[in-house]
Amino acid sequence: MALSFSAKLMRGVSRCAALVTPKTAPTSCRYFSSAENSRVLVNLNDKTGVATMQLNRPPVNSLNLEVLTDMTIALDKLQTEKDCRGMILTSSSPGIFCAGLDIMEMYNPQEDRLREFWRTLQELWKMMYGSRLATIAAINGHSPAGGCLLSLTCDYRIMAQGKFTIGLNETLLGIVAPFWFQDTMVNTVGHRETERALQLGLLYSGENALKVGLIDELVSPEKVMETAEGQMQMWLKIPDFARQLTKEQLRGPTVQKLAQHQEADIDHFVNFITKKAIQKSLEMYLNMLKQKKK
Ligand SMILES: CCCCCCCCCCCCC/C=C/C(=O)SCCNC(=O)CCNC(=O)[C@H](O)C(C)(C)COP(=O)(O)OP(=O)(O)OC[C@H]1O[C@@H](n2cnc3c(N)ncnc32)[C@H](O)[C@@H]1OP(=O)(O)O
Repeated sequence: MALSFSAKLMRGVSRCAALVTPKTAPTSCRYFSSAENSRVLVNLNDKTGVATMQLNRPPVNSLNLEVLTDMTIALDKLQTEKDCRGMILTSSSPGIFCAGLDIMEMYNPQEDRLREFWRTLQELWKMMYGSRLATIAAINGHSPAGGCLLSLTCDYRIMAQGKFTIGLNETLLGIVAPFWFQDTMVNTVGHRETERALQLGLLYSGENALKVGLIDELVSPEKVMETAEGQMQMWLKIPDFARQLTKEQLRGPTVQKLAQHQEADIDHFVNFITKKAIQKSLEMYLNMLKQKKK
């Protein structure tokens, strides 16, 4: 019998919830670690109540079904740790925060896996956007499409200076950012900027992202984590209850909107992605990525 998403999640939690403290770890730091969980590295500092989640899927941290599942399991586990109050999301590969969704999940897909992939992304987005934790994205490199979306689910974004770009560039691939990607962007930069950004598939430089409010701070690459930790202290000065209820009031309706249309959204996604013309666009984009290297 097929397991429901939450049943799979619970099964996953019990499988990878072991807290392992390596010999080198500071005593206040617990590492959530297992072989299955290594695509995301998670630790929780018991003294500060702040967890760090690092995307760890070289070379570009593209989000396939397994990474999305691991992130969902890890976040669920952190949220059930009563002393965990905040989370910093970053990447273990400086220079690349996240290349977005793994295009190979959408190119020549098997329908069952494609559905599961999209449902897992929806679940992760709902959990992140509505998380009881204070969340900060430490964007230490490129952050296109799904990478930008992930950072937008956080409460605050700090990006590294340099040649890196961020944005919802789906139209450049010949695909369309779904309504909940759009809603997240509108809630951050406003309707007019979202119209421009999403239709043109804009990838913003750090400076331009800061101008339009897509990120909150732009700092040198070596200062990204330190700035995130400092900013987190400010967020954690606010009583959790008041901060969480305020976030719920502001973001709850957006999360509810997807929850109410989740099945239809999966159907739209599958119908759209499996169209011949869309498959052709993805193929051309993949070829373009490969050509770029030559
Ligand atoms: C009625 C209306 C209905 C509407 C219904 C709507 C339905 C919904 C439609 C679908 C919505 C889908 C939403 C999609 C979201 C996404 O996230 S799509 C992914 C977008 N991502 C990108 O465009 C980024 C592409 N990558 C890059 O630009 C660069 O790789 C980089 C991140 C800037 C890093 O550059 P560099 O360090 O130079 O590395 P590369 O050499 O380019 O890449 C290394 C290898 O990795 C491969 N790769 C890169 N990105 C991806 C990816 N996202 N997925 C899979 N693979 C990727 C790249 O090809 C290289 O591979 P090799 O050549 O084999 O080494």
